Amino acid sequence: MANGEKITVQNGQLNVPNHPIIPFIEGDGIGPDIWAAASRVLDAAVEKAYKGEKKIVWTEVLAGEKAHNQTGNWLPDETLEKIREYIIAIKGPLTTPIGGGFRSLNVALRQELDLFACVRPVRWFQGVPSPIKRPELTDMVIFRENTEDIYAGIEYQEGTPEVKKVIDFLQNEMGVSKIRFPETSGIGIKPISEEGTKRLVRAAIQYAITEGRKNVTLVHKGNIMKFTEGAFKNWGYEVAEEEFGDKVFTWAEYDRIVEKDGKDAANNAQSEAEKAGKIIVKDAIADIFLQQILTRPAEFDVVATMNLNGDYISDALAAQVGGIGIAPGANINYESGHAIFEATHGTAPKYAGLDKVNPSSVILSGVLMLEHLGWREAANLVINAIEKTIASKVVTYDFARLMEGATEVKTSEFGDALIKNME
Ligand SMILES: NC(=O)C1=CN([C@@H]2O[C@H](COP(=O)(O)OP(=O)(O)OC[C@H]3O[C@@H](n4cnc5c(N)ncnc54)[C@H](OP(=O)(O)O)[C@@H]3O)[C@@H](O)[C@H]2O)C=CC1
Ligand SMILES: O=C(O)CCC(=O)C(=O)O
Ligand SMILES: [Mg+2]
Repeated sequence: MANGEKITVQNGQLNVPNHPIIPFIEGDGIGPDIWAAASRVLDAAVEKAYKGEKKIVWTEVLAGEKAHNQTGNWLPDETLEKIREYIIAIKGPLTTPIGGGFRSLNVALRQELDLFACVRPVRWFQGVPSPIKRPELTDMVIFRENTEDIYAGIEYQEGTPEVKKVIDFLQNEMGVSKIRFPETSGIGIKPISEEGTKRLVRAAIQYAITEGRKNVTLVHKGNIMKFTEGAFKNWGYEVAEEEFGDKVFTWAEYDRIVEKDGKDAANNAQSEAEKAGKIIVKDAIADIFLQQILTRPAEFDVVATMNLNGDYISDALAAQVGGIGIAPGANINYESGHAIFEATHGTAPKYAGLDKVNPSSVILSGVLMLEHLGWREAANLVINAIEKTIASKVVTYDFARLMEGATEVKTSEFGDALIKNME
């Protein structure tokens, strides 16, 4: 690759050269609009921070419609090989058909590269319109398990010989009598494993310790799905206690103290742990959690959950801080070092090619990438520029429609404003 060098990993540590080659996927729908703005902003920040000493050497890799049009393949092997080789990549959103057609390319990338943690920080920027009264109290980081759950794609369609075989097996060999309409049911399978849970929860607790966060909440529906979501909760507490020892205090421990010495003793133990700066590892059932993040957001810090819960929680929390236009993310394998950075939102097809939508989600995903590379100076320049630009009420349509006195600008103009406001 012209003038660029490879990022490498040694003993779990990234070695980042001054001119790293970073593959990008432009994405479908609004992808080309937001990527054009984002790449200009990220390049400008790196240039300003390092005065030419460091520079990203972007290399395009294909996926989605562009790949299909050019190669006949939605996700060419070459794309996966290049991301494997260059370690770090960034992508725009990719379309997934509903109710049939090919399976999600976004999910396929995460599974193929075993990017087990989908990390989505949710914070509010001063001036961003929000439907809640105190949006500044929402400051959470979601760790969503990225390789298991119903996203494994083990599904059998109603009326097929395959689903008949599965239902026959369940009824005849497993004694299942509760499939309400067996003749017309589709069946989906939800695998949740000990290894998958523990590596995700381990990463979440490690993050909480490194970043000085106060608590980690395991979100599950374990009362109903006992051996999948309930097991996630139990394994989560196990990894916390077995691997993080006195750095954490868990609600499993709290319950043991209640049983032995009563509730006052357990409350005392928890407040002593808090005073000592230990991470409180607690859990919440998913339905009430969705209410509590709205009513008591300050009580939650790092959130560790399974794939589907994490998908829902990501968009719900994004709404609290201004919406999906400003919701970044990273898909990371903390063991191999591989990572793909991407916005939380999708391809928003009705806005494709209009130069209209908010590029902040992919720009902030780029900020996460710069931080991951250790290029904090450039990351901070982008964050400061976003704060300054929003404070001056120069925003895209999504914020303008909710703000008094805003100047609505196009995607590309918002990118220009960020570059102008970098200091
Ligand atoms: N990681 C990925 O690549 C993802 C891909 N997808 C895929 O994207 C496609 C479309 O999904 P859909 O459910 O419509 O969800 P989208 O996230 O694409 O869009 C839903 C709505 O969110 C708002 N929105 C999204 N992006 C922006 C932005 N950058 N700036 C401002 N507003 C934004 C718009 O709201 P409004 O109409 O109110 O203006 C838009 O209509 C599907 O094929 C889906 O599978 C979905 C999620 C993630
Ligand atoms: O892959 C898709 O189409 C949707 C994925 C998604 O919604 C997400 O990762 O948040
Ligand atoms: Mg989603």
